[in-house]
Amino acid sequence: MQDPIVIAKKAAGEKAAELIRPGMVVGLGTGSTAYWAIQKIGAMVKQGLEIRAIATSEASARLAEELHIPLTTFAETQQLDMDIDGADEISEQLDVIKGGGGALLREKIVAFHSRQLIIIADQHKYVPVLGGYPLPIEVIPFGWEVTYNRLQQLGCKPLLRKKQEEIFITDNGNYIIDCAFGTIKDPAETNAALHHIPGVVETGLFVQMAHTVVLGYEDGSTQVLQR
Ligand SMILES: O=C(CO)[C@H](O)[C@H](O)COP(=O)(O)O
Repeated sequence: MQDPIVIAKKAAGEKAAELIRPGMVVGLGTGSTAYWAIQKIGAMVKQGLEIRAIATSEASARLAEELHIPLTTFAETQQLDMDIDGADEISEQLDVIKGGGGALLREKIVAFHSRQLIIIADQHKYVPVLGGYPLPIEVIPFGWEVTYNRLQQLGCKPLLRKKQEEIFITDNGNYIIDCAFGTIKDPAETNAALHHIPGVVETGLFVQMAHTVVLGYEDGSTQVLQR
C-alpha cells in the first residue's frame, strides 16, 4: 500500500500540473511534492503538450531532462507564466516557508518572475502561523560564523545545515542556516530584518507570493486555496 503522505503529495502535484496550458513557460519546483508535478508534466509533454520550463534546482533540471521536458533559461525568456513548487509550511494568509530541500534561492528567483505561483503540499504543511518549521536561510560561506551570530541575535536558534557530517552546499555554492523561530508573527518584518544582515543571500520566507495553494489529502483528494 502507498504511503498516505505520498498519496497526498502526488494528488497536489498532479492537480497543479493540470492548470498548465499550451505555450506556457513553467517553473519546475524542487522536492518530493514537486517531483509528482514534474512527472505529470512529463506525461503531458509526452502526449503532445508544448511548453518550456525553467528548473529551480539541478536535481529538477535532471528530472526534466529525463522526462524530455524542454528547458529554457532567463537568457531566453524573462517571464514565466506559472511556477509550481512545494512548501515546508503554509500559513492561513498563504505566506510560505520554503527551502527544506535547499533550493530556496533559485526557487524565489523563479517565483518572483512568474505571473502565478502555485504552491503544492500535503495537508500537514498548512498551519495557523509560520515558524514551527526552522526557516532556511542561504548565506555566503565567507564570514558565515558572524552571520550566524547576527541571526541568533534576531531571536532564532540557528543551525548550520550539514549532510552526512559535511556542510551542505547549495547549487549556488552557498551554505544554509536553518533558523528555528518557533513563531513568526510578522513574516514581512522578519524577512526584511534578515535581509539587513550582510551575508544573507536569501530567506525561505515567501511573503504574499503564492497566488494559489493546492493541498493534497491522504485520500487522494485536493483543496484549492486562492489569495
Ligand atoms: O522548498 C523546497 C526545496 O527547497 C521544497 O519545496 C520544500 O522543502 C518541500 O519539500 P517536499 O515537497 O519534499 O516536502
